[in-house]
Amino acid sequence: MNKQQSIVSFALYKMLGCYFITAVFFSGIMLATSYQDLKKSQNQAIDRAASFLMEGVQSYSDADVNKNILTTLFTKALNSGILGDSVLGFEYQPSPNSSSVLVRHQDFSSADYTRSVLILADRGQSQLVLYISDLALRTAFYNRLFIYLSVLFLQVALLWLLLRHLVVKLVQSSMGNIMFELDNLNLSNPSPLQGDSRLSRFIEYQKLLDGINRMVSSLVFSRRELAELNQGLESRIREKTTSLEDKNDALLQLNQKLSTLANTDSLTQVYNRTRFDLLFREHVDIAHKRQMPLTLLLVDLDDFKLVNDKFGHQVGDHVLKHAAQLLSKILADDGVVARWGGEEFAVLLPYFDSLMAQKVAEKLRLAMQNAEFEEQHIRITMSIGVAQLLAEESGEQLLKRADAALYGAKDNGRNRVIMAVNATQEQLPLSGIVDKEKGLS
Ligand SMILES: Nc1nc2c(ncn2[C@@H]2O[C@H](COP(=O)(O)OP(=O)(O)OP(=O)(O)O)[C@@H](O)[C@H]2O)c(=O)[nH]1
Repeated sequence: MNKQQSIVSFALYKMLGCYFITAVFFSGIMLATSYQDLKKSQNQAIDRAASFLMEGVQSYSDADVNKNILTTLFTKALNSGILGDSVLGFEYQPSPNSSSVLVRHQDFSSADYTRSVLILADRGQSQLVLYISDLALRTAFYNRLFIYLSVLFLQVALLWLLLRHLVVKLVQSSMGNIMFELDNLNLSNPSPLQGDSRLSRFIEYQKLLDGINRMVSSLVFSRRELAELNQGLESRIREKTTSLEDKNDALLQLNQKLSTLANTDSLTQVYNRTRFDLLFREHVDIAHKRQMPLTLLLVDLDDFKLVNDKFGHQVGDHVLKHAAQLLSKILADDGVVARWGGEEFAVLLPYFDSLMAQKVAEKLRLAMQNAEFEEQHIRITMSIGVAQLLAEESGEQLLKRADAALYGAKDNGRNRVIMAVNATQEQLPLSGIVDKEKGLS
């Protein structure tokens, strides 16, 4: 990932870099010009010194020129400052054959001077040699170079400080206003960003502001569109949900109805045979697993044919229905009543042993005996066979024994309760700890 950098510092460094390069370039030109000027003034000084010395020498005849005269002349030139800083000394040769006379400003060796300037005098073949040192020239040039560079670095430093201050202030004030307005922008009801009025004359600033305002407007427009879309979607989802809930309720009710229809006998409104078979199997399994008592009652209305024959089949239906409801009412939650078929009912009593079941059967029988049905005050009795589930006995065997008991009740004159006998003497009825409260009073 790229390192984060301040755009202000970046721009400043670029600006100062450009300034530095430009300044170095121009300083170089100025320094070169300055060197030329120094060189020129040195040459002029050399010319002046040469003229002065030449004139001084020419005021003497060649024969008179000697070391003393030349030394005096040189000292005079030195004192008058005409030699400048560059002339170390001179050598004069009156004629080609005569020996030259060397006069020094001070002792110097050949290494001390950088060049010698030969000047042929007007008079005969005499010549003047000036020994020149460029040290003063170079020193003057280096001094200038030092001053130039110092000024340049000082300029760059001051410029950096000044620009940094100004640019940071400018950026802060321009961005600060926009940032503040953006922070406090109310997207529900936005007003255009104003920015800093003092900066509005700058094209870039104004363009940036216009751009942000356009973006804000577009954002607000999109938000509104999205909100409308959302609202539409929400109401559609609500409608769909309500419709689905209604459908679900209707389905549940239908399901309930279907379940009731599938499990209930339509005439008597007690469980039908299909449902009873299922419950019977489940209760037999549970009783075996938990070693708990379970007793089955098979109930048959006595001489029901006579009811039909005497009062008609429709009245017979009503009697059947009320008889079934009477059984359900008395048993309440203690047992399960189902229509076994025709005018016969099955009653399952979980947790009831044969004695307790016998009492229940008696209660049912008495209740039926004392009941009156329909406006004709029809009275009817019923016979009941009672059998308690034995250990290792199947449901089918239990049914058979209960059925046999019922036949016994019929054979013995009807309107009675007969207890089933065990299939073998070894078989014992299932009996566990029975909640005596379960028994009906
Ligand atoms: N009304 C009406 N009668 C029914 C219905 N189912 C069975 N029956 C009648 O019940 C009677 C059963 O007759 P039977 O099997 O002879 O038995 P019963 O007359 O009750 O005599 P026992 O059982 O021997 O006491 C018949 O007349 C059937 O028509 C029903 O759903 N409605």
